[in-house]
Amino acid sequence: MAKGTMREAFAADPKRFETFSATDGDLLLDWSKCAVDADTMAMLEKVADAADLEGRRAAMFEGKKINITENRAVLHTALRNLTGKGVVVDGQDTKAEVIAVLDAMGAFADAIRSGKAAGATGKKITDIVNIGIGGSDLGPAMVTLALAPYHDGPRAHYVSNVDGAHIHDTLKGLSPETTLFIVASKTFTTVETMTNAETARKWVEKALGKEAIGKHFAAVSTALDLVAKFGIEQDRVFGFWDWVGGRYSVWSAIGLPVMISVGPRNFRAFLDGAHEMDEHFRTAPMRKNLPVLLGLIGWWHRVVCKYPARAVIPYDQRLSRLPAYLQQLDMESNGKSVTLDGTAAATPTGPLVWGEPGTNGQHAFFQLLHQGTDFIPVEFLAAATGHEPELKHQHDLLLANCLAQSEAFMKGRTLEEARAQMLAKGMKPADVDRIAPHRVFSGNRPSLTILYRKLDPRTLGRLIALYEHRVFVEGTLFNINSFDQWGVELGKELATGLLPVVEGKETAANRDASTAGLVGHIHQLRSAE
Ligand SMILES: O=P(O)(O)OC[C@H]1O[C@](O)(CO)[C@@H](O)[C@@H]1O
Repeated sequence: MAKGTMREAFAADPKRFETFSATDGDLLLDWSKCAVDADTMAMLEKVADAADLEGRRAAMFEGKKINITENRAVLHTALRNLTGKGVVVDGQDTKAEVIAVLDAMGAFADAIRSGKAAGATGKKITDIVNIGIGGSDLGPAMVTLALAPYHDGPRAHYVSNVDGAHIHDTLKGLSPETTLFIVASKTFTTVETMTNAETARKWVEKALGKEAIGKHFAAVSTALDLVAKFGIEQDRVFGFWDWVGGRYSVWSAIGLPVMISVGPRNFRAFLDGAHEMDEHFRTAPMRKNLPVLLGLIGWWHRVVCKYPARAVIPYDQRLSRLPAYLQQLDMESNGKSVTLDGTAAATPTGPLVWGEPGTNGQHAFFQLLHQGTDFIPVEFLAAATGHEPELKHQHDLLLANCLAQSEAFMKGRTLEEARAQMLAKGMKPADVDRIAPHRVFSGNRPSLTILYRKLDPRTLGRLIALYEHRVFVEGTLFNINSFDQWGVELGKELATGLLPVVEGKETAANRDASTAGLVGHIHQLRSAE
C-alpha cells in the first residue's frame, strides 16, 4: 500500500473487508488486514499473467512432466479426482490405478477395524504404528490429530525419528499381539524408516516369533520390489506412483493409518473436499480464486515487502501439527535458489514457515510478532463452531482471542493512546513518560484469516489442498521447481560416511576440525560413562 496505514485505510473505506476477502462455499479468506490496495492487487494479477500461472496450472492438472529435474508429472490432484475424467501418464490411466488401490485400502481397513484381520494370536488390532518420515509421516500424523472426533477404529501412533527414544517410548504402552505396523516410505530406502522398521520387526519377533510378522506388518511404497525383500505379505502392500511427491502424498495409500482410524467413508470425504478445492483452483476467476489469492499475497509479502517468514497460527487445537506439516510442504517445495532454467533466483523465494496453535502462541512468541523489529505476516485459521457444543463458551473465547490478535496487529497502539490509557488509570505522569514508549504497538502488521464452519473431513481436505495450491502459485511466481528436494541430499550422504566415524570404526582425522573435534568429544563423554 503506497500511502497511509491499514488503520487509515479501514477508516477511509467501509467496504475494505468486502473488497479484500473471498469465499469458496463456507471457506472464507480475509486479507483485508494486509497492506494492499486495489493497485497492489492489479499489479499482482499482472505478475501472475507474466508468469503464465494459468498455463502452468493447466500443465500440472494435465499430467505434463512439470517436475523437470526428476522428469515427473505432478498429479496429487489425480488421487482425489475419483469421479471426473482420469489423466493418462506414460500410457497408464491414473484414475483406474488410484481407484484400485483405494479399494484395496478400504478392504484392508475394514478387515482391521472389524477384527477380521486379527493379530497372530487371534486378538483384534487395537493400535497402529506408522513408521515413516517427512511426507510419509507429517501428513497422516497431522490429519489423524485433526480428525480426532471421527475416530472409531484402532489408535494411530507415528514413529519418525531415527532417535531410538521415539520408537522405544511409542512401543512402551503397546502389546505386540494387538499392534499393526505400517512401514510407509515412498522409496523404501530412507534410513530412519528402515532402521525403525527393523526395530519393530525384532520387537514382534521376540514376543510372537518370526511367523507372526505377516499379521503385524503392512507397507506403503512406490518401490514394491524393495517391500517384497523386506518380507511384507503381498496383499498388505499398498502402492503409489512417482507422480505423487512425498509431501503431497497424504491422499494416497500414505493415508492408510488415517483410513483405518476414521473409516473409509470419512477418508473419502477428506478426498472429496480436496477435489472440490482442486476444481475451485482450476476454474475460479483469479480475483475469487482462494489459492491464487493466498499465493499472490504470499509473493507480495516475500518479494516486495521482503518479509523473511510467515507464522501459521491455527486457533484450532486439532490443527496443532498443521504448522509442522506446512513447514515441509512449503519449505521443501519453495526453499530453492535456482530458477527453472538453472540460473540463480533474482528474487527471494519461499519464506520461513512456522507456528503454533492459538492461544498458546500468544503466551509464547506473540511479543515478538507485536513489538519485534521484523514484521512477520501471520495466518490465522479458525472454525466458526467446535465439535463440543457443551464447551461453546470456550470456543467463543478462542474466537475472540483470534479476532483480537489480528485487530491488534493491524491497529497497534500509538504513544498518545498508551499515555491516555495510563493517565486514565491514575498513573503518575513521570511513570507514564517512562513506561509509555514500551507500551506502543506499531500496528500495520499484516495478517490474514481463513475461516471455516467446522473442522470435518471434507473441510480439512479443502484446507490442505488450498495450501498445496498456494505453494504451487508461489513457486510459479518464483519460477522455480516446487517438486524436487535436492537440498536434503548432501546431509544424507555425509551421514552415511560419518556413521563408522561415530561408531569408532574409522578415524575422524580427515574431517574438518570442528567435525573431528565434536566426534572426539562424543567419544570422550561416552568413555566417561
Ligand atoms: O517416503 P520416503 O521415501 O521414505 O521419504 C521421506 C521423506 O524424505 C524426503 O525425501 C526428504 O529427505 C522427503 O521429501 C520425503 O517426504
